[in-house]
Amino acid sequence: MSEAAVAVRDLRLRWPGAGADCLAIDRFELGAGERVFLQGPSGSGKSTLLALIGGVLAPTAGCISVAGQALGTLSSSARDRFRADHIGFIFQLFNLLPYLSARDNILLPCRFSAARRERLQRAGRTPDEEVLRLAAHLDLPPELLARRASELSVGQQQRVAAARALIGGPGLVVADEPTSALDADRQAAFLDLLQGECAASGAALLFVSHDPRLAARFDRVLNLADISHAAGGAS
Ligand SMILES: Nc1ncnc2c1ncn2[C@@H]1O[C@H](COP(=O)(O)OP(=O)(O)OP(=O)(O)O)[C@@H](O)[C@H]1O
Repeated sequence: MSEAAVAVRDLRLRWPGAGADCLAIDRFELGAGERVFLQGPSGSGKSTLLALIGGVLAPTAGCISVAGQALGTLSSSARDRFRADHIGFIFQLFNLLPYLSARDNILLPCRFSAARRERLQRAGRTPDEEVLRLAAHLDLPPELLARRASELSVGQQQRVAAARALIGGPGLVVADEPTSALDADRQAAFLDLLQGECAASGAALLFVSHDPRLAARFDRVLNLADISHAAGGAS
């Protein structure tokens, strides 16, 4: 459990054809269960860093480990499985499947990940029971669970996306500006719910936002420019 949730060493990311690195991070660690607020100017590479940590993007150089697993040593299919097992993503536009119900959206990671199903089993809960538990904790009325994602409000979609990220207890939750569509009160309320669930499951949270008002709610605030000597200087 003391293994860092994320460890980055000597990371470089240069986009093909670019004359300079987009990211150059010598060292970055996110502790197990730690909650970090990541900020930085538009275009500085925050989403790129999340994609690298998720193994969706391969670095030009350097090493990224998640829960002690070096992503670069995995084949691409093993990396996909590892991501499904260990990382919950919440995207800015939520990326829900609009034709599926809220319940089926939340259940999706359990369909792809035996590890998530096993963790639930060890906790003595079925995936369906966990959907109900998460919905209650995230303030989603149970009658909404049968509705298609496309028929939910933005705030409800956001909470469905959070439940989908959290189901089956991944050790790392990564959120890319998931509150930008909400007003300030709702942003704070959503963050309280998300952090409560991460604390309950012991998940680390890496949260990207442009809203400095949310920063005080985190263990640590990081500006990408302070850890990347290329951030924002890609040209
Ligand atoms: N697929 C890609 N190919 C080439 N360049 C890219 C690609 N994706 C992103 N970039 C460039 O990488 C840089 C960082 O982009 P990124 O989306 O990570 O920034 P960001 O900090 O998340 O920005 P924002 O706050 O606006 O979301 C930008 O200059 C962007 O144009």
